[in-house]
Amino acid sequence: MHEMFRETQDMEIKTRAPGKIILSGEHAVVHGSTAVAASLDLFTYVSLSFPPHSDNDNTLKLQLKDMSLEFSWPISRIKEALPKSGSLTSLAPVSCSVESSKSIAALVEEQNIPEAKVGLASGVSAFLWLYTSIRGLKPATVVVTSELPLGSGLGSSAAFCVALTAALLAFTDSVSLDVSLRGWLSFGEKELELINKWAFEGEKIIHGKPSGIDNTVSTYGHMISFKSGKLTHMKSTVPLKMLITNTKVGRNTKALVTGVSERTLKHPDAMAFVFSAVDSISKELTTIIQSPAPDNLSVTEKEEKIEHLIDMNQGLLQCMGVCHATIETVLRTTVKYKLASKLTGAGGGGCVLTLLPTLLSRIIIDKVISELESSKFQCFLTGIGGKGVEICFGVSS
Ligand SMILES: Nc1ncnc2c1ncn2[C@@H]1O[C@H](COP(=O)(O)OP(=O)(O)O)[C@@H](O)[C@H]1O
Ligand SMILES: C[C@@](O)(CCOP(=O)(O)O)CC(=O)O
Ligand SMILES: [Mg+2]
Repeated sequence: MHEMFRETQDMEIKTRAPGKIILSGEHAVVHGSTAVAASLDLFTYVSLSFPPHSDNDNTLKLQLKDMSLEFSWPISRIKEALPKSGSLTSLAPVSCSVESSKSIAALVEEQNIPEAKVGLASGVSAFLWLYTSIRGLKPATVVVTSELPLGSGLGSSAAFCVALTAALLAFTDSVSLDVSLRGWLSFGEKELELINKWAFEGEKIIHGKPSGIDNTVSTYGHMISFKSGKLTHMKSTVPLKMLITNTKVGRNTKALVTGVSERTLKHPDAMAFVFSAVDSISKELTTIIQSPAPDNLSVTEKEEKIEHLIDMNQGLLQCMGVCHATIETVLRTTVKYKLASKLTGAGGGGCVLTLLPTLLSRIIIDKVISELESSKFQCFLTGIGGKGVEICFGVSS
């Protein structure tokens, strides 16, 4: 029988959850189309520890290490703003009500987030909702670090919600793992399902109307297709090496998703065709990516088809109004090398994906990267399709 994890003083746990790329179907997935996504080998880490009882420290602290920011709330203040915290009789995920979101907004406002970092307010709000719903009114210190650029289309919001939820649930009866094991450990199926559902509630606070694809791929990892809240695990038979270019133009997913919804309300018929075309593209992509290795299509032929689908998806994202001048610059640069690219995530700046075919020489890859970097963009060659959320016990004792 496994040794159960119970909170004790001086104990710390750490979780990590990956970011993601969307290979096809962003935005359209919010409107019911199929999308394909893969986890990224870049993570958000959350560590959770409790003050020693001798400390009499009755505060909840959130440290955002990369940004050198620390927020803290006396537990008594949280109790005053959110009196129902900790009263859940089950851990079934609950949406943040309008009333609670107003109280949370007041708690966030009191922290005086610097003007330049005001985008963090929604992340801090999601933190307060998830923390108080799952852990109630208990003091703790939560430290967050991330390898993901925030607000760039690589799913930092979902990775944050997934890693946070996993850490918080680790102290409940819903999670039973062998705490004597060391290193990164995976969760069981039921635990993943609960983490994913709670993380979706956090994403709702950050995105407004998320499809759920980002938290799902961050939770389960690997590669998935996703439609109307339902995931299908995929196994790729194509290497799929991707160059990710960050235009470094900041944007906000919530605003972009709202923009697409407004366009859909104004032009429902035209947009229905756009979303349906995206659905067909994603479905064709899932077939090509998973077609058995030695079949009648060579890897090069599959890559050519994938490139056509990337091109078409990018054109449709243009129709949705989520492009940006910097994205166009990346597209113009990579097309000179006959490479196909598309924006990934919400667009409006953020990141662009470029497929690097298997036979493309390292010399060409370096040339493309150096041309993109000379436009002040930042390029990554990161692995995709790795594991989802994981936990590590006994970080300190
Ligand atoms: N490590 C983090 N710490 C705090 N908030 C975070 C963190 N990562 C993401 N967020 C929240 O998510 C927002 C970015 O989410 P979003 O606009 O969806 O872009 P993306 O998910 O593509 O990075 C940030 O402005 C912040 O509110
Ligand atoms: C635009 C969308 O499809 C993906 C958003 O991803 P990101 O937050 O930009 O990483 C929204 C969603 O599916 O919830
Ligand atoms: Mg996001």
